[in-house]
Amino acid sequence: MIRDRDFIKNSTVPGPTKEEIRCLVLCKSELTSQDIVVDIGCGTGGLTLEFAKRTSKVYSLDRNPEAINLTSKNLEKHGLKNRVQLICGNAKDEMDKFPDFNVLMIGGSGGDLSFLIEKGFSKLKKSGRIIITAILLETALEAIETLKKFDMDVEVINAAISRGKIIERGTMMLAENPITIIVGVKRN
Ligand SMILES: C[S@@+](CC[C@H](N)C(=O)[O-])C[C@H]1O[C@@H](n2cnc3c(N)ncnc32)[C@H](O)[C@@H]1O
Repeated sequence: MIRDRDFIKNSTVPGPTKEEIRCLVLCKSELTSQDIVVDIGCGTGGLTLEFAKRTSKVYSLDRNPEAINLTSKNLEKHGLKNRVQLICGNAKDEMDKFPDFNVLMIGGSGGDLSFLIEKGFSKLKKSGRIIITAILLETALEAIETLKKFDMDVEVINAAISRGKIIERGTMMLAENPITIIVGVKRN
């Protein structure tokens, strides 16, 4: 797992997804080295890089050119550039251009979540997964309801991570924002 501190960051681009959340997303993605992954809203590249370390073809998309630039720098830094195709654009206009995939990661949707899940489902291979990370409860609910409409197996995890800070008197736990991870698995 890449440490948070090993990503190049930029104050105008969100991410990287925190290390512990990346662990959970990877675990739930059940990736194999043959899988094709689409990462919508790549931000700093936190999840894109983790996917690229474990499979050979990742398509990563963001509507913010700065995010594409930053993800590109992080891929270069970690020697993963040749496994990832970066696309700058709005996901709703780009979904049709991807080949069928095994994992669709949605880390940002700009109000188009249901539409992106619907499009994603039509391109998802059998036993494929759609994974959504949500900060807002409303996003999590929309994700759950939409995945259910497609008769997917739905799993929901809420992760409230605290990290210990060693201070003189002991260890103080500092909380990160809780994140909900929603996973839909396409039935065979
Ligand atoms: C929270 S960040 C994702 C962080 C990323 N997973 C990481 O680990 O670095 C969400 C990203 O989604 C992008 N985004 C939001 N809506 C989008 C859309 N409709 N199409 C493409 N990108 C979008 C934003 O520009 C932002 O960079």
